[in-house]
Amino acid sequence: MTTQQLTQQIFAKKSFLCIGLDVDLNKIPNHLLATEDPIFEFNKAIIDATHDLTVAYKPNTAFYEAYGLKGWMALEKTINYLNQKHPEIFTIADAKRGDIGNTSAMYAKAFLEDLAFDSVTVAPYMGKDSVEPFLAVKNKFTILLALTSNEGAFDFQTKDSNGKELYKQVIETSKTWENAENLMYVVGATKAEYFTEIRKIVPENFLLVPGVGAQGGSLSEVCKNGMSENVGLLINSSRGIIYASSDENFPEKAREEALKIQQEMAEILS
Ligand SMILES: O=c1ccn([C@@H]2O[C@H](COP(=O)(O)O)[C@@H](O)[C@H]2O)c(=O)[nH]1
Repeated sequence: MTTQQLTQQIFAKKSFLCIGLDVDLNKIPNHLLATEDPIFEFNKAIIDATHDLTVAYKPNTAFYEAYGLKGWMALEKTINYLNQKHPEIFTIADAKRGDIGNTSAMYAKAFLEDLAFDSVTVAPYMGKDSVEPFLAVKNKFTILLALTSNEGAFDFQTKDSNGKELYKQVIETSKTWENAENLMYVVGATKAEYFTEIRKIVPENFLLVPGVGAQGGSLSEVCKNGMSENVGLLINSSRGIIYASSDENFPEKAREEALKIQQEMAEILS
């Protein structure tokens, strides 16, 4: 998928919502636990109920890895379902990988080629040779952690390093890497006041923005400071949507929550 296709989808759906598929077996409705593949059945129901309101889905791989082989198979079934039924929807493997070059190349193969996600999240701190193997995969995107939504972001990311905050250095340096046009960045919605500065460095790149909903970030504040000419934002909500109900009506309730955010986005885009 290209960023132009993503932008077209955003304007067609009047949405720049990304729904996080973070499946916790302790939180999903009980009746699903009796099915052969509860994780996939849950995801399928959420996808069927929300696909017209969202432009992206983001399974966080931790929630699949935690269930061993069954979890990994459910992840594979979920991405295959999305790619077959909704190929226009942007998919993100939120895996936060990154290692020495030959290992990163294996991660890139696993998530971008074998599982065929459109993108994968990558930690930047091992530097250029740890990220370029992801960037080398054609027509795919590497979403680099820039300024994360958690409190611990202030431990290192905002610290001054040679006269500049570390997250700014990360973004600036990453622009010099090979195939940097395939970069997007994670910036937390809980850090809305930082978006203006970030846009000075990357005026056009897409930013994946987790932290609205359960973490309390503000959609309108992020949009005010972070929206680019082509929107350039993918706003993620996971728990706030997928766990809106723990009853059999969970798909309808998830849709209601997604619709609330989509309507706010439509208003902002108008
Ligand atoms: O800075 C970051 C980077 C990633 N995440 C992930 O996004 C979702 C957020 O879930 P909510 O339930 O909407 O809070 C989750 O998968 C995180 O691991 C993040 O929150 N912040």
